Amino acid sequence: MKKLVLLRHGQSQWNLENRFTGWYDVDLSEQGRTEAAGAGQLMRAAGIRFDAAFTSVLKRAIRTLWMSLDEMDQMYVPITNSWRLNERHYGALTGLNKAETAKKYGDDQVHVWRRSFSTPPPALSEEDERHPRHDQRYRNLRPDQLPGTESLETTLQRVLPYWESDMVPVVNESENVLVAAHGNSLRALVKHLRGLDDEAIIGVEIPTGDPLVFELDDTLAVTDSYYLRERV
Ligand SMILES: O=C(O)[C@H](O)COP(=O)(O)O
Repeated sequence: MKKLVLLRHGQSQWNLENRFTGWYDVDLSEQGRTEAAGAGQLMRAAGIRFDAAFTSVLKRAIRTLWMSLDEMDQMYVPITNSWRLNERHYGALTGLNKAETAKKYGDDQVHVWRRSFSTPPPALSEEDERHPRHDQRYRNLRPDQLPGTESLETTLQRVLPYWESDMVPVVNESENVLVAAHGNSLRALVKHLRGLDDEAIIGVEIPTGDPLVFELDDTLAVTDSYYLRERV
């Protein structure tokens, strides 16, 4: 029985400050570092040995992966980074305070921007310095791959092809694979793995630093899924 473990990064400094983050490359808070190490301790206690790991190109997920592998004494595990596992891009909301934005536009509008399946937040213009075209880590991407904003739907449209092309072959040849990523890129994977419809995924929240295990058979069908803390 294979294990695919999905780990949302620990609390970031902007989670703590309640700011829309998306592709902004903010680091973990102190609490986030504690959560990342705690996730590693839990996986160590469960005796899971990983063959491969995937993460985004954002340091809150990368550091969470490093810190949890360090706790397991498994820093040798090969890591693949991809922008396709980045958080959903928050467009023109990037950097704004979530509570202040709700006061300005109303709770309902902010809820739509945060949780509707297909409505993206307002887009950034290409001139805006927060647009990914100004960030050299994305220099090899085509212009049409660089989002000015994303909904969960468009996030899914860039996560799933990567799952099929790059992750599935590795999961197939591995016993256990760890994915350290973000609330919404992981929700995209959960939607796919659990076969949830566009409505059902709206209610799914993934806590920070809380390893979510999918047990898969040899055809990669899900046979069980649970938060590891419930079983250790
Ligand atoms: O990008 C962010 O601000 C968070 O990581 C996820 O935000 P959400 O809970 O509004 O989807």
